[in-house]
Amino acid sequence: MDIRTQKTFEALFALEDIREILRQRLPNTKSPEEENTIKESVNKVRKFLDDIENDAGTPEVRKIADNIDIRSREETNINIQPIQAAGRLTPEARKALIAYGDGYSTCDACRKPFRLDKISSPPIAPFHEQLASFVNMDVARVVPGARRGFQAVTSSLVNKGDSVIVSALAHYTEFLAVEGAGGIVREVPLNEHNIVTADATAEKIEAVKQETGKLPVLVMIDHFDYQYANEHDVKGIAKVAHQYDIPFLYNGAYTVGVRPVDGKDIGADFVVGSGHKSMASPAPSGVLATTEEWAPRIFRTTQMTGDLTKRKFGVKEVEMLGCTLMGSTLLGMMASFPTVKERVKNWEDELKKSNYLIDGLLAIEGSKVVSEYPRKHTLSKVDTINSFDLVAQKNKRRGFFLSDELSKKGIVGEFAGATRVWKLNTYGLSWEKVRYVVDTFQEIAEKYDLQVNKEKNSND
Ligand SMILES: Cc1ncc(COP(=O)(O)O)c(C=O)c1O
Repeated sequence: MDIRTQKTFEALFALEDIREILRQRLPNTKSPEEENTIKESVNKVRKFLDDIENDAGTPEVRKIADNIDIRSREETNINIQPIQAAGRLTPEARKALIAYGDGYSTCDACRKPFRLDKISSPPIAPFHEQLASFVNMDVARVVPGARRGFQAVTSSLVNKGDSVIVSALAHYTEFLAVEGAGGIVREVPLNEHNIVTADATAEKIEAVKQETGKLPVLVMIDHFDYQYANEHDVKGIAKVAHQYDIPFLYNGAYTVGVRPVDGKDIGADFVVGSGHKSMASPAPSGVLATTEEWAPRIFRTTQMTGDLTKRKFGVKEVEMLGCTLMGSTLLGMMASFPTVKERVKNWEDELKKSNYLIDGLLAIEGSKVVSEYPRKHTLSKVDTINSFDLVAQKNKRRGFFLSDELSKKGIVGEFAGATRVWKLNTYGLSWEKVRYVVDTFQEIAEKYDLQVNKEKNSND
């Protein structure tokens, strides 16, 4: 890990030591020993910061830093890991993690009606309103991951034996959410381009009706699937669902937080997003948004009472089990939100970078893109069986050859040893880094005598 990064972490940890001392003592008291320890910690922080200033390059400092066991991640490398890219935290979220690590720290100012989305300090209530308007829906709740959003909807709408329409590329969590509610999943087949269309959805609804004598109770489709990150016709599918009076759940795990999402324009009854996948938020986090029409059903409040001691549970929402995200998970999500709101405006540029990288790979003899092309997402599946893998077969590192070559150049994140048909993601990489990645791929290709057609490189 880069020495500056090491030192920055160390400074943060030393600050935590100071906070711990402050936490331990009674208000308005100071013991000389504590003051000394605080001074020492403050000096430590100062020293780390000075070291960073001075480049911390001396062998002594380097030796200390080398012994600190902090996992080296994207801080010192270019990380093209397929699923982490848009979930990576902002510096604001990282600070919130430190400050709000205690789970119930969100609850200091929880007052009647005692519910997470009503807390105004920190500003959790307005955050919920902003989340709803961010995806152009009426009401939103934070949930522990997109999967819990699916679950809240299926558990409210699906009864035993009911059919739910999903895509043939649906994420496994959608299957589990339906299964948990006792429903049966019916998959819409893909067309020859691995896309789910509105027509295919209509045919599936008809087939289910014929077979079971009942209409499905929910249509749930991923805007971009996890396998190819192909775009599916969510707007057309929502229209078809509504023609049959079936509600439509839009799975925005790969969109909410990276590109603009307009739930009303799509015709969604429910919009689900994933905080840790696409909103620069800690795991597990996500959002479930809905319309005024559906909110009373999905966010219904408890009817239960504890009769023996006459207890009532107020406005606690059943599907949310009262409250959902607390402490640093929620505050991390909130801290990243201003950045997330702004960054969705850069989606077109993100797509240019994604296509630049894919074009750079396609310029290498034998390489293919398995996802739809041109790319409409920053996540892509590529096939290098007839390019880098031909080299790997003759190389002593075999399947690890490409990962080894990439990591020598500071590029990480692919699944080492599994780079025949594989996924990568360019989200959030600067143009400089994307160019570096393309140049590196092409340099490796040339080093091992694969042809590179430089004319194919796209202009950014
Ligand atoms: C398309 C899709 N939907 C849903 C999920 C589940 O998201 P979460 O981890 O937020 O529950 C994933 C996670 O990989 C996904 O790829």
